[in-house]
Amino acid sequence: MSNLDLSWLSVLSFGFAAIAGACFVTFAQRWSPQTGQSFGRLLAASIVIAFGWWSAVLLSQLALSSLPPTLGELDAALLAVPPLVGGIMAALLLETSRQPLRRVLGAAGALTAAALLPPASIAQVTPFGMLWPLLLLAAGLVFVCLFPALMLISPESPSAWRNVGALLLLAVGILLPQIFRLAWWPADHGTAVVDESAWLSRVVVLDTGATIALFMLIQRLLGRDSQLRDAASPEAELAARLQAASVEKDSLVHYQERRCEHIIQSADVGIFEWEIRTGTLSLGGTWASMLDYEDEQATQLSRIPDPWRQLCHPHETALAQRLLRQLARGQREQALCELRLRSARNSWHWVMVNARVVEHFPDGRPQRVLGTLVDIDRLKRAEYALLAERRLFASGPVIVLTFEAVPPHRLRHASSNLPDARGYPEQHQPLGEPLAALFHRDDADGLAELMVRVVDQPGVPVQREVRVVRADNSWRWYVLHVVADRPEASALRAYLVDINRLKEAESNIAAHNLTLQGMVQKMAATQHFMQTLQQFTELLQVCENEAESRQIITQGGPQLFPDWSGALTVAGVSGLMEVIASWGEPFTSERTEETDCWAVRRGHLHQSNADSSALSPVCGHFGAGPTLPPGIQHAICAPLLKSFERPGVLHLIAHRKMNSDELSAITWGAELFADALKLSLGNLRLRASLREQAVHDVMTDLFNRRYFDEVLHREVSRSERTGEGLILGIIDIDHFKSFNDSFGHDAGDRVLRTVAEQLQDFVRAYDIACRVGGEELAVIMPRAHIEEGFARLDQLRQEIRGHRLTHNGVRLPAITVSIGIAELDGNSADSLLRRADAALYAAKHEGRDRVMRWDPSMDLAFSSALAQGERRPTRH
Ligand SMILES: Nc1nc2c(ncn2[C@@H]2O[C@H](COP(=O)(O)OP(=O)(O)OP(=O)(O)O)[C@@H](O)[C@H]2O)c(=O)[nH]1
Repeated sequence: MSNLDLSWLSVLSFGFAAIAGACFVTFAQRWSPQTGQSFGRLLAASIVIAFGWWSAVLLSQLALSSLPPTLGELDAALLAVPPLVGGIMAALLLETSRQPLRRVLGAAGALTAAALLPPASIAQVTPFGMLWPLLLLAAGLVFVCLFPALMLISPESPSAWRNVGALLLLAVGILLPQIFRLAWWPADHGTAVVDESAWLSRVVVLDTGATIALFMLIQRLLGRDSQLRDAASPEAELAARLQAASVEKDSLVHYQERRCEHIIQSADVGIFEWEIRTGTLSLGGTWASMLDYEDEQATQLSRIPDPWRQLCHPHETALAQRLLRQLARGQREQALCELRLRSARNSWHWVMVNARVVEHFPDGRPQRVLGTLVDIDRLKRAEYALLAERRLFASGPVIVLTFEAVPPHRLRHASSNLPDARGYPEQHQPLGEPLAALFHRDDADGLAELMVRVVDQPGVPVQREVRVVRADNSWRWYVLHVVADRPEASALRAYLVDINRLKEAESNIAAHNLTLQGMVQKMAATQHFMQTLQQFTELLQVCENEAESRQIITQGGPQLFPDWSGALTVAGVSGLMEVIASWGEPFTSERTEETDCWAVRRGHLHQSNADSSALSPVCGHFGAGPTLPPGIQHAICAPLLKSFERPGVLHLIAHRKMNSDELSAITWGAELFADALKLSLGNLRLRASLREQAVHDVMTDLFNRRYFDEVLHREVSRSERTGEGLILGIIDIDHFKSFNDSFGHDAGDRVLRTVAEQLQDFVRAYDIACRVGGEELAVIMPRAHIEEGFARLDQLRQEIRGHRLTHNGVRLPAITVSIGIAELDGNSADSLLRRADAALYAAKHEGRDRVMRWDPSMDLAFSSALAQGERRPTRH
């Protein structure tokens, strides 16, 4: 129903109402002449009836119209109130006042109210105007009822029967048009305007129909109803055509609606229609089945105030509401978005919403929005799956490549993780570049041969390890898998699988293996060194003398230190360090000062190198310079200090530059070898010292009596074996007791040591001087004859006699000795000794201070002396 129709109906309603009121009044007046005493009153009543009727109809119609709101609902209500109140007051004034002037004023007020009400009613139409038009409609009905009420309460009213008659007449006037409308008025007139307010439309139609029916009833009463019912009349024909056109239009609309519905159903599209003014949202199409809602659930959802908030995923609710708000404010004509809606199974379903403003108010503001909901759930999930796969590839260890099958195998496509693998920005894809440009030069060389194999064997992947060069010229290891999908393919497909960590692990394992091997070799070398050292140590332990140990050291050094030259220096009697053994290249002087060696000074191993610093100075025995002699790279000095009375040093030098491991192994070995040498040399010296102590007389440092006995027998045997001569002389200090007695025991000792020294100086290299008793000395003179021996011993006697001693400031008397001498002449050692004793006895007996040579005559006297105890058997 258009506004134009409503306007005409409104005018007609007003006119009909006015005429009906006038007829009613005329009829009532004719029926009961006493009723209408005042023409003005009757006129006012007619106007009031007409006004109420008209306003009710008009406001109903306006409530259903699409006029946009111009004022707020409260303002509109206030605008509507004054004319209503004015009308009511005017009517009351008419009824209550009998003065003509007041009635005229009341009539004027009623007319003014009637004139003011239409614009006020129009103004109050708002998007929420369903309530106020209803109120105004009720107000209009009050006006309709006002007249009978006035009739009842007026003191001038007719009898009750007349009033009842008037009410019945009014009721008939209202009911008849309804009956007429049901029989004649187009049934669907106005019902299609707004479905949800159809009951109101019916009221409008009812009222409008009632107006028209009343008009027609009046026309009939006036005898003019045949004009309306005449079908052959031009108006009737026009009405019939209009009716046909309306039916055809309705049919077309119905067809279009069915068509649209079919399209929507077959396209699986949900639709919604949003009445912006009222906020009404109508959902249709397949949206419910799309979201698995039952019809009943769908209907319930359609009725809730804000279904978007209920249905939308929380992430997209704000977006949906913002777009709808922008549509409602006219900030955009169309909105397109993807969002998730809650399905009946409480899962989320992706839909694409396309909403467009399809109707505007006359002032251009959006009035109605039509939208579609397209199911994109499967599409969206596929998109997410694809995206996930792309992300997997983008961050994964596999790079996908496609390149031309023919050289130079230019790249056609590469997965997005290639730039990152090469250390380039994301957008740096080397498309169009030869495949070989990706790889290390050494790996790129074999690509041509690889590609030939790939092309020859379609479907068979060929692989090899390659290094992908990065932006900073470093590289990472990958396995390149290349395959031709089909014979004579124009492009080849390849995968690069990152194996860098694997390579690193392999490298680490190889390094560890090398380290392990090194350790094993080191242990083997150490074990070999220890075994060799143990063998040499054992040999050194059993060396009889230093000469033997020197030989062992000279031979063992090169075996223990193959790449090194060495020397063993020991402090000699002079205090200088003397080389006692060496091997390899000589590198130190035969004699050096102890203080030349830093090892001796510091008391522990000292090492210096060709590039020695201040913390490892070069020892002085290498020369005066601050550096090692040319060619020597390393020098090690290991001291032999502890438990070895004389300082000794093991020196090692190397001409080859060695690493720290080798040097630490050598220093460790040098210390061990130095310890072994220290023990060995110490033992040797200890043994020599013990042996010396065993055969020597402590006081005189001559061989002792035990040794004398051994040597005498040995020399006798040797002389017998060789036939060489052997002389034995026994020397006894004369009156030795008197030295003790006169000058003390110390003086006696002094005299004894002096004679022993003179004897030691006297003897030849192969003579053996011994102390055989208290003050008795002996000298064994191998390879000597008796005359020679006699002469030499007599010379000794004279030297002793000529040597004067001073003891404690006292000059001692001259020392004289008596010497008996005998020659071996086939007799035994005991016999030789006895003869020498006999000769000594004879010398004593002859007056002392002389040398006597044995002759057989001496034996008797000696035997006699022994028998008488004059001669003690010191050697027996
Ligand atoms: N001071 C000292 N006296 C010794 C040592 N050994 C022996 N005597 C002493 O040497 C003296 C030897 O005296 P005798 O055997 O009587 O002979 P003598 O006095 O040398 O007289 P003749 O041999 O007859 O000339 C004894 O008094 C011993 O005590 C010794 O090692 N030191």
